[in-house]
Amino acid sequence: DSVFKLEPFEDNYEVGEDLGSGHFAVVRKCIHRKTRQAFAAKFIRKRRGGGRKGAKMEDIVKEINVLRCMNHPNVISLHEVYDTKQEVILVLELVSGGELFDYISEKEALSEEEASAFIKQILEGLKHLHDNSIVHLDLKPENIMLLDRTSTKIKLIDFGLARKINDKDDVRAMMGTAEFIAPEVVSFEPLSLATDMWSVGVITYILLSGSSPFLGETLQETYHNITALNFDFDHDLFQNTSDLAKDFIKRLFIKNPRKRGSVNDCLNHPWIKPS
Ligand SMILES: Cc1ccc2c(c1)c1c3c(c(C)cc1n2CCCN)C(=O)NC3=O
Repeated sequence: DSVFKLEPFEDNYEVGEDLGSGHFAVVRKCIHRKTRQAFAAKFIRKRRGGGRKGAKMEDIVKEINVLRCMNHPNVISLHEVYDTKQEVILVLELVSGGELFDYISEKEALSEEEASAFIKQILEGLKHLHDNSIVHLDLKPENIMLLDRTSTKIKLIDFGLARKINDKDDVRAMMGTAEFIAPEVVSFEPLSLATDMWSVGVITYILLSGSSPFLGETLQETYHNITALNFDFDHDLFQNTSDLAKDFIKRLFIKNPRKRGSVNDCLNHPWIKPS
């Protein structure tokens, strides 16, 4: 099929409200004129000439290729792509339930059942990525969105940093959001699928306690806490948390990526209920 559509985006879509913006991209709600179906359009600015603003075409194509091989209920789907002079437009499935981040903030901490049910869905979406040798590299509550206000179904979004992991060229890159990144990212060592599993540990810790395990006063302090594995299960925050939940987290906060729990280990952990 035609890789990128070249006709003007606005011929086929009405552009609506801003939903958010990222590095070189802005996400807007849009409505397909003929079907009236709503989507999220991610407008990615292209790097022009030798400038620094804008995303490199090879990175945009990487994101598209990652999204194209995704087909899972817990992973956002890519509908179509438009290529214009200034930007590439990804027409993505729209989710309207807001970020998991906001859901937690409103509720402070969740019950273990609720937290386990969210983590199970994140693991199922992540298993789909990892089975395709794709690492997300930016897992955090802002990139986990609820399907709609009523359900607690979630979808992983934003694959701007996602990478295909093939053994030959090791992927090293300083990226992601400080409090969620693994020690190997801080110390610029090879990344792997295990890098996402560390972030699952951080998200689980936050869902259960409402606080971030490695966050320091400064970026340097956060990085130090991560590489020194400087975390604890503060009594006040974790007094009602089961040992099983703490064991689940402890198996992910392991410095050596090869010793860290995999997505399958986590899905088989007794804290995650079988369906
Ligand atoms: C209703 C709503 C509100 C904000 C949204 C989205 C949807 C949204 C979406 C997507 C992305 C990449 C970012 C998005 N954002 C930006 C904030 C995400 N952290 C997306 O792929 N589908 C969305 O619905």
